Amino acid sequence: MTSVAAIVASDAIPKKLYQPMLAICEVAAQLSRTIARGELSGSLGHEVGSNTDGDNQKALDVIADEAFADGLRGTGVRWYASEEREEVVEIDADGGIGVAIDPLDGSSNIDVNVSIGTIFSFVEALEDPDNTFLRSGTHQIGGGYVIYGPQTALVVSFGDGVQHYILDPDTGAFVLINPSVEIPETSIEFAINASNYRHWSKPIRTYIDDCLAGEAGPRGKNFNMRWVASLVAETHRILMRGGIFLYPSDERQGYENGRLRLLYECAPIALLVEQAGGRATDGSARILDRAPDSLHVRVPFVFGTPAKVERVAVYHDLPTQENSAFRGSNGSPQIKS
Ligand SMILES: O=P(O)(O)OC[C@H]1O[C@](O)(COP(=O)(O)O)[C@@H](O)[C@@H]1O
Ligand SMILES: [Mg+2]
Ligand SMILES: [Mg+2]
Repeated sequence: MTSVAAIVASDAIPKKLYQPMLAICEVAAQLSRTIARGELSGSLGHEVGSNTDGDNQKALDVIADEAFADGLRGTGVRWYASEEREEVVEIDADGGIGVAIDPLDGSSNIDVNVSIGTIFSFVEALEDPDNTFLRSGTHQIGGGYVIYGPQTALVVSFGDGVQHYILDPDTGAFVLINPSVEIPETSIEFAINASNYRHWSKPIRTYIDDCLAGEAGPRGKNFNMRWVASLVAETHRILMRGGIFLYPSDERQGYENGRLRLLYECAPIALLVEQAGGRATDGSARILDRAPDSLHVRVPFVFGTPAKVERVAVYHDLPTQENSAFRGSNGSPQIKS
């Protein structure tokens, strides 16, 4: 059985979240083994249906969802809101915690042996299941992710900094390696799915154009681009070495609010990013101030190093016709990023 001694030792975990955190660690450690075995564990990446949002469901999406719902039983959790379930389900009637979860993030990467993850968020349970979750992200009392990559790691915040643990595969323990993660301020990396360029709004195109222009452009320096197609992996890289992530809204049908889900993807990631000294917005406004009006609602998402995220907001504030003037030879905004 998985030991979670390092989590046990951590006094960063509030008492009422201790049992749910142990459960998440135990399920994650088991999933990590399943994922590491790949095809030896069966066909984890084959499609088994679609969830209520119309996304294809892979076998591992369903395995992970059921494992977390089962594992959280008897840990003080009342409500469970999952990407893979249309409605909130009750775990224990006498529980006091709500858990929102993306059980398996980045599922397009299952088949190709690239990092995937689990994203989770904790709130106080209210009597009404939906009202428990349809509140702004500022109501979170904890949140984080597990990344299943070359290492399996847990990155979590309970509102007082960000802690980074690595799963020791020899002992099954999540070992604390950094009690206070801070996003580095300098980075030349941006992450966006550039295949959608033609669908973006003018501010997003201009921001990326200016990055791509490199030394000769208004930013006066060269940038590097990354896109893993796994939010957890992009977040982990940005927390470790800085940079910016953008999944904006675009003109494709169904992408009017971007792709990522506010409740169980953007809100917990925004909590981590802010607690690590970064910023997280919908392009302009703070993500943590937004309340979902339904469980699976999507939102444009921009996060990372503060100066970079602030620069994106400045591009949004400019009248459309001024975007290009903004890019004149000396027209770059006076923001260090
Ligand atoms: O394939 P796209 O459009 O680049 O989208 C990639 C995004 O979709 C996601 O995979 C969505 O997560 P799920 O796998 O949980 O549906 C994010 O992790 C990632 O940032
Ligand atoms: Mg996801
Ligand atoms: Mg998912």
